[in-house]
This record gives sequence, structure tokens and C-alpha cells, in this order.
Amino acid sequence: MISLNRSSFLSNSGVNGSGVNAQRQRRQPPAFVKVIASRSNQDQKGRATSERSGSVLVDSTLKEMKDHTSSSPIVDPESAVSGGVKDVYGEDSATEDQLVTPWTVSVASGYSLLRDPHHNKGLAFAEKERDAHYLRGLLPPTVVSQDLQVKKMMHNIRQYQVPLQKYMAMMDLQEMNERLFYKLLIENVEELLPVVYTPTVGEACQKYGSIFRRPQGLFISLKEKGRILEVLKNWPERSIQVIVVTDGERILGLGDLGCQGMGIPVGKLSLYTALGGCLPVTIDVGTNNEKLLNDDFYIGLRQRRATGQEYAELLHEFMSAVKQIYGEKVLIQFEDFANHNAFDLLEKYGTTHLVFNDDIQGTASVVLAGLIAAQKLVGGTLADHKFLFLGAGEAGTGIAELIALEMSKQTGAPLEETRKNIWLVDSKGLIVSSRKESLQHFKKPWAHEHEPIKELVDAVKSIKPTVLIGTSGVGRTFTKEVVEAMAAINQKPIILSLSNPTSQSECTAEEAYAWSQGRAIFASGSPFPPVEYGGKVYVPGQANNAYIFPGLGLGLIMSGAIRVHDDMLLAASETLAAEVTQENYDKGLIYPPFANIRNISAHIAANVAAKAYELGLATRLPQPEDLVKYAESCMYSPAYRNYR
Ligand SMILES: O=C([O-])CC(=O)C(=O)O
Ligand SMILES: [Mg+2]
Repeated sequence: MISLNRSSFLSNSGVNGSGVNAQRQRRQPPAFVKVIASRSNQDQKGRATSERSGSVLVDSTLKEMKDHTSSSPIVDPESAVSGGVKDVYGEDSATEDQLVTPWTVSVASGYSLLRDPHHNKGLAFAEKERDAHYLRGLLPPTVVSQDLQVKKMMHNIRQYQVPLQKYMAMMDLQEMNERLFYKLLIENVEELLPVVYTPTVGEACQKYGSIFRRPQGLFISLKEKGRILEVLKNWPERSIQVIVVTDGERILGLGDLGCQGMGIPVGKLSLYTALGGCLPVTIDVGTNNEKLLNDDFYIGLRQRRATGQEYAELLHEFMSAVKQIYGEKVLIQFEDFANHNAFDLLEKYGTTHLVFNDDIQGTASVVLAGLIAAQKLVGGTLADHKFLFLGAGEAGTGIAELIALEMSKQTGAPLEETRKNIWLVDSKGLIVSSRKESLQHFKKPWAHEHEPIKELVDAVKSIKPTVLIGTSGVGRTFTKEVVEAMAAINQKPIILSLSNPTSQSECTAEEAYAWSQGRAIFASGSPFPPVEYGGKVYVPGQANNAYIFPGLGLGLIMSGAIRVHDDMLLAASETLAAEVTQENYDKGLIYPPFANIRNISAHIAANVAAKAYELGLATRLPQPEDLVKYAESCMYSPAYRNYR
């Protein structure tokens, strides 16, 4: 996971923690002094407003606050990094008019400082900080290091037997002490990824209504139609660089979870630890999930999904409001929309916004990376392979297209030709040309000449693929017969079982190894533990878009890219594949360990940014000389800052 200076405008400004401001707060109850927000003292345009009801702001307060921030006594070891980030994101995309908006900065000290997740350090507040910030008596006498806090939290989390309890403990920590949360995650990513991400996040979404405590993102429902701009302004951060948005209709392979899909944008953004200003959004247009509609604890609109024009209008209002408020360089990552909307939204907004669909493009990029890497294990090139997919939705057709593009790039053959090596099976069987008329548009390029085949196992026997990819969202569909058929055709069958969470995986790692007599090259979307088979230990890889989107996002943002291009996805794939070491290959792995994700992401970001420059899509000029170093310099350190 990477971290592009996650600190809010408040952290950058150094407003909080200034003893002077703390005194202001004392003199001037109520506890929060409100000032018009700016991202940091560096780009503060500081226009005062008292428009927002309840604001105690007066212009003179703002002026004094600004004076304090610019001469803040805080030693902020991140200020250099902030400066670097500001270079990237520096220009304020909003107009002057939009700056006269009701964002506020809450200046916390004492009790409220301990409840401010951006600045709270808990027992790690030093003696001098306790004096300067009115914390005396509010904390027990012990002062501990952040490292000890990490050790304690990991110890506590390991005590929980139930994954959902671990998830809740992590969410509580995020709300209590953001820096500690990210430090924990960065330092223990392999252990904690399954907690904050798939598979546990799937269960969290299913039970989100019951475990909901405090909002972690913005809920935009049909009730907000006509007022989305206003709603966006309710989010406390002014400077947003990445939005992950879902409408909850296809949460992992778990189906329609409506408003409770919020766990997904929250989980995705926790891996985006690089980007300051991350906004999780759930668009609530209702749900067709009867169970949720009848669940007392359901937190969303109790109606069936709006579709057609009503849906399109709400989404359009959202997309327009986002651009209006955050400018055209905010990255919008679509996540877990159902097929029909996912493709339409990407097509509709791909030419006007910086948008990217993680399920179509991110998954494609990560799978292509694994396939490129796999060539080292099986020999040959991509063009030597035949691919068969189970599942012809976002992930299936997205991966298929990127493989075809890469083959076309490698061999010079036209795309129409390279597509012919790729076959897809959907719920009706093999996609063949005789079905063309009735096919959805995204399936049509894959309708090749062949007699109809209903069953996957028969398709395997007839097509004789070297690579079998599961993107069906339906668990246990790679049966023993299917895997055995793959193993009968191939010395080293490549089997990717990508559906999430674990319950929806097309087969388990154990099944893949056992049914192929240990010959399969296997990776899955959700993690599986190592498997012992025939006296040998097999370590399955995790082909999850989590390898790609944080680096891709960083590359786009740091270059000021205005559009996402397929060549950027190819660059991300090639970069990820190049990160697989001989040691990894020796274990049969086609992905590098997730523990290296920050380093991997810096390289992906650099190559994506390089592509953006090459394609003329980058607006951050001049291009930094060393893009890897630049990407690293943009990354956030979760270490505490000094508030003296
Ligand atoms: O969230 C994940 O683990 C991967 C993904 O995008 C999905 O399954 O929809
Ligand atoms: Mg997804």
C-alpha cells in the first residue's frame, strides 16, 4: 500500500496543535473555532464566510488563524513532503466562487484533540505536547512510542478469533487514530489485508447495517437529487484527489447489497494510503435485495432500484458536481457497479472525466501482469496461449480485451486476430457467433465461430485452453472434472480463480493443486493459505486489483493526468510482472509478495505517469526527472508528527 500524504488540509496547515490556537479555543468557546477551509497553509486562499448556519466565523478570526498557521510553531516533519505534493496537486481546481463554501476547519486541543483521528496520538503524546495542548490529566502518565502502540494493537487484533471483529477493531482504530491505523496496515499488510479488504470486507458489507457506527464516506441517495453539490460540501475535507464510488449493485461476488456496499469504497481507499483527500461514496438508488429490504437494520433507501433515466440523472448530477467542486483532475474510481451500468458509465464519462473502473480495468491489469509473469514458468509468449473464461461480465471481458491488446502489441497482429485466441463462457454456455444477436454489446467481440456448448467442462475439452480464468462470481464452478480436464491438456495449466470473496472463488487453492497433481499455476482473487500436497508446500498468489489501483491512481495524480488510457494499464501490468523475482518464481508464484506493495506502487506510478507524459495526457509540467523518486517522495509516512 502506498501513501500519498493522506494528511488533511488541517494536518498540513499545522493549525491543530499550535499552542496559540489551543489558547484561542479556550478563550472562545464553543470548542471548535471554525474557519473557511483551505487545503493547507500553502495554498490557502482563505476567503471567510459566515454563510453556513451555526458557523462562529468572523473575518478577523480567519485572519488571525492564518497568521498563526503561517508562523505555526509546529515542527512538521512532513512539511517538505507536503510541499512536494502540493507541487503535484498544487493548483486549486475550484473557482474563487466555489471557495466561498462552507468547509470548516475544527481546531482541536485537549479533549477534542484526543477525539480527532487526524491528530490523535493517544499515549504517544509527549510530555511537552501534553502541556502545550491541554492534555494533562486526560491521559494516564505513561508515554509510549508509536512502535509500541503498533505492537499492542497487533496483539489485540490477534486475540479476536472472528474476522469481523478484527475488521471492526481496525475500523475503530481508523476513527480513533488515523496514523496508527495506516502504520499498522503498512507494516502488517499481508496479515491485515484480508481483514480490511477481501474476504472480510464482504461480510462487513453484508452486515453493515448492524455494525454501522459512524459514517466513513458520503451517502448520496435519491433523496439528495438536485442537491448533490451541496451534499459534497458537507464532507469535511476540501481537497479531494480520489473518489471511490459504488452503487452497491454488485458487491464482490455477493450481489446487490445496496447502500451497505459502502464497505467497499472505504476498504479500497484504505489501500490508497498515499492520496490525501480520499472520498468514499455510495450512491443509493435502492436495492433489489429482498432480504435487505426486509431487514430492520438496513441503512439504505427501502425501495427497489431506480433505473433508466432516474438513475442516469442522479449519476450525471454526481459526476458533474464532482468536476465542478474538485476540478477535472480528481480521479473517480468506479467500483462494484453491475455490468450494465459499469460499461455505460465508463464509456459515457471516459472522455470527460478522469475515470477508471477497477473491476474492468484494474482487474484486467493485474491478471495480465500475472500472465506475463507466468511465461517465465511455462515458457513461450502470450500469443502461444488459448484463454478460456468462465464469466463474461466486467472482469471477464475487461481482462480478455487487455490480453488481446497486449498480444497485438507484442506480435503486431490486429486486435480482431488476437481476440480469436480468447473464448468466454457465460451462464448460457460458450459465447459463439450464432448467439451474436442476443448478446450484450460487451460480449459481442468474443462471439467466435463454434458450435454451441453448454457446459464449461465440454468447452475446456473442445477449446483446449492453456489458461482458465474464473470471473463468474459463482463459487465452486471449477469442478474436479474441469480442473482435471485442464491438467489432462496442459503440463502446467494456468488456473485463475478470481471471484471474491473466498466463498465465491471458482475453486480453492487446495482443489487446484490436488486435482492437477500439483501442476497448476494458481492464483485467486481472495487469499488462500499455503497448501501442502504430496509432501510439497504450494503458495498460491493473489490476483487482486489491489496490486494495481493504488499505483495507477498515484501515477495519474502525480502527473496531473486528465484521462486514463489503455496503454497506462499495459504499463502497470508490465511493471507489476517485472517485480516478480526468481525467488518468487521458484515458489511457483506469478505475483510478488504484497508486503512490497509500496515499492511496487512507486514503480507502477512512475511508469503510468511516464505513459501519461508520452501520450500528452499529463498536465504537471515540467516532468520530474526521476519519476520513481518523485512517486516515493509523494508517499505518506504514517509516523507521528511533533506538535511542540
Ligand atoms: O475488491 C476486490 O477484492 C476485488 C474487486 O474489485 C472485486 O472483486 O470486485
Ligand atoms: Mg471491485
